Amino acid sequence: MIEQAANLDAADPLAKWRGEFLLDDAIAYLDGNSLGALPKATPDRIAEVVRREWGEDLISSWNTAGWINLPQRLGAKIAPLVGAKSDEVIAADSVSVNLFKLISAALKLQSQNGQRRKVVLSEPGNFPTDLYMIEGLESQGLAEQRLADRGDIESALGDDVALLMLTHVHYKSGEMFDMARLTKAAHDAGALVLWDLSHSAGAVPVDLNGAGADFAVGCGYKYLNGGPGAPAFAYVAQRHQSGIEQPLSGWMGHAKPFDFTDEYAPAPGVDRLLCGTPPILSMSAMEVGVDLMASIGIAPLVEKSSGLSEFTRAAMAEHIPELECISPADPAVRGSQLSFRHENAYELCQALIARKVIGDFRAPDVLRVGFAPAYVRYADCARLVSELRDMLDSGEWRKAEYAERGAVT
Ligand SMILES: Cc1ncc(COP(=O)(O)O)c(C=O)c1O
Ligand SMILES: Nc1c(O)cccc1C(=O)C[C@H](N)C(=O)O
Repeated sequence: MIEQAANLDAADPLAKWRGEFLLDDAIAYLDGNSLGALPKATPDRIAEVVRREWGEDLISSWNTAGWINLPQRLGAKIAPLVGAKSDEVIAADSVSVNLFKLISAALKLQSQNGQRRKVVLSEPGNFPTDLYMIEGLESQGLAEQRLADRGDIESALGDDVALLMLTHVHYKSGEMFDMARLTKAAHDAGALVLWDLSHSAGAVPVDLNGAGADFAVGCGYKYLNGGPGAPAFAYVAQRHQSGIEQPLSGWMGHAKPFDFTDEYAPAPGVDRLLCGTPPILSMSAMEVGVDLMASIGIAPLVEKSSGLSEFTRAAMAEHIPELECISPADPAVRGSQLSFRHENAYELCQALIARKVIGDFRAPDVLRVGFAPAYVRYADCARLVSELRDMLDSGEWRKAEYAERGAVT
């Protein structure tokens, strides 16, 4: 296994890109699906934005450094990674806030079309914030939440469903929905569709336009390497852009923010999703990460991601059969991650971290590892397997210190 990993790394066309990240060689970083690694160019770029653009050029940088267009510029760079047109994506706020805006917009669009539908359909066990945002709108009397298990989603698409809202790659299991099939099923039932691409963008094939998707959101701090708390992105299909209304009608989403008028008039296009002033430092950091992913190109990223996860799945099955893999065996329906169930998953995860193999734990019993294709090596995956085997055999994970809870992971 170790030798096979070395051969795969030697033949890997993406191997050189790891050097673009500030990653200690001794670390096997398998958590880029939660927080992406730091691109080497980011600290200098941030220093330049702070020292020169802010420090020297001050307020003129809104124009001279292009700060005012940064949300659109970033959106246009993210668009090819998710199969969208450059004017369909914008960087803004967090995933949670963008979900709120787009669920509301979808419900409003349905009512403008004379529909009384209020149901937002999702699945139980979706990432919590996605469900919490529906609940929040429900408590305002604006939405009605309905949850259906994966296999029942199509039959739950009744004539009261306004919006189907799903996470494309499940954060815990790594299962990937068939976007095109479910989007079509929703449309056939008169519903709109909103996809959460947090665990997809930059790692798996996404074709929003090809699938006919209406809306999408995604995360900037995972595979896009934008840094902790990086802004999220939002997508609105061109055909909906002039018709949607979103409730966070802040001045940056106004057609003419610098006219300072009393009445709100939405900007044309996806710009109307903006609310307040964009966080320029965070967006500048994110631009470095997105540029890096764009330079590598989505096709090689996807290919490497599936190579890494398949190598790891096979090696785990062979060497660690006692950990049950809950991610799909078929790479075509799996995201860039693998999850394993074990009653002591928490302790195993902590013990691995002590050995500089970084994955994460998801309650109640899941050890999760992610494969950020831009910098993960096959050797990192082989190390995960050999360290796990070693600590399971030695019982090292039973040390009391690994059972202490409380850390954010
Ligand atoms: C699927 C999914 N949606 C939403 C979020 C939350 O995004 P944010 O913290 O930007 O609101 C996450 C992770 O944090 C996630 O994994
Ligand atoms: N955003 C996070 C954070 O601030 C702390 C710890 C984890 C996160 C995450 O992003 C979790 C991630 N969405 C997940 O899939 O579990």
